[in-house]
Amino acid sequence: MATIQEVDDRIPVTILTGFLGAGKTTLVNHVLTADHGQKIAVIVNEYGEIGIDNQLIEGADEEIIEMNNGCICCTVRGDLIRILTELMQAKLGHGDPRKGGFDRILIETTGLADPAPVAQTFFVDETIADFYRLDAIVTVVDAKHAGQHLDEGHEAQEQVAFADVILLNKTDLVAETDLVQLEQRLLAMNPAAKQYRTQQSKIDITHILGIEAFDLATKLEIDPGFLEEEDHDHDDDVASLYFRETRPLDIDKVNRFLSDWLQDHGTDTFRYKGVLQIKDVDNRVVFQGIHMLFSSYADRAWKSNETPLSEFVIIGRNLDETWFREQFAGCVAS
Ligand SMILES: Nc1nc2c(ncn2[C@@H]2O[C@H](COP(=O)(O)OP(=O)(O)OP(=O)(O)O)[C@@H](O)[C@H]2O)c(=O)[nH]1
Repeated sequence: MATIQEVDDRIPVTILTGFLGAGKTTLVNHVLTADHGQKIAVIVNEYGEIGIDNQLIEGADEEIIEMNNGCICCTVRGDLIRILTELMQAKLGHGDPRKGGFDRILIETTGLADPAPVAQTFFVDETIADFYRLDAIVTVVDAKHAGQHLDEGHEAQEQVAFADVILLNKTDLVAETDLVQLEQRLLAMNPAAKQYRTQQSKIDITHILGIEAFDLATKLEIDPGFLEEEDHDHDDDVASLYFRETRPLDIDKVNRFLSDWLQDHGTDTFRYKGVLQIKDVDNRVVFQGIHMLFSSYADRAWKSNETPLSEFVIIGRNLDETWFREQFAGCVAS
């Protein structure tokens, strides 16, 4: 007798992970601007007290929800459940109707997040599990810096181990032989994940959304304790600093003091980024860096409802806060 398979009409969720600066926000922007006709609610969790990513996401109509007061995989899991519940209620017509028009959810985790506890949320919380289906964990890997990140920290390793899809990004920065070696290393760490090479996180979105790739049994093989609540550690040495300045800055001074710092501390300085107000520049200036590589560009004009100012976040080990505050204050344009 033929069996009739039930249609799973739960809302699909994609968890987007990858180490600091790998290209997650670039991928979110690619997904939100691609022509696919789907309505995607994006939940963005950033490490550090202030989020810069929400300012860098170009989504027009989509619902973008920020979670900045901690790491999604530990302290703010309660927040994630609350946000998912609110979205569910909106979708069911019991909440804010402006928030209910989505077909799927994309969660961008911090670069330091372990994806396992985030994925766990979709299995251990009954209400969430009844309404949402974890579609896939997509991990973006920075081809230029992955070697160091995988050698040094368990977060980067977990992100690869738990991936259903790996985007080997920034292939423009690495020689072919190094790429092949890295692909072999990733394959050995996670033979089940599909790997794609990308630049600027550009991928046909049918390879990452709606792929029904997350398989609980496989994840339990990797981590038998996957469904159990457990504490996990982060690298306690990693910290973040946040700077804010309302007076216009001199971009040359910013470049100079950061270059000075990076000469000796590039390896330990994982990520820095900000939106800056630069003297004599009408547009806001986006500043982005990963270890020794950084660049800035004039972005869109400030909106009429925005007060021009500079916000800058830096994440790394052994950051000298006093020195940074002095240097940053010294960048005010004369
Ligand atoms: N050369 C090169 N740069 C890239 C590529 N993809 C992204 N970038 C740049 O890398 C930087 C970091 O990209 P993001 O998308 O912000 O990375 P992220 O993973 O969201 O970073 P965090 O949220 O801070 O962890 C940006 O300056 C991007 O423009 C690529 O394929 N090649």
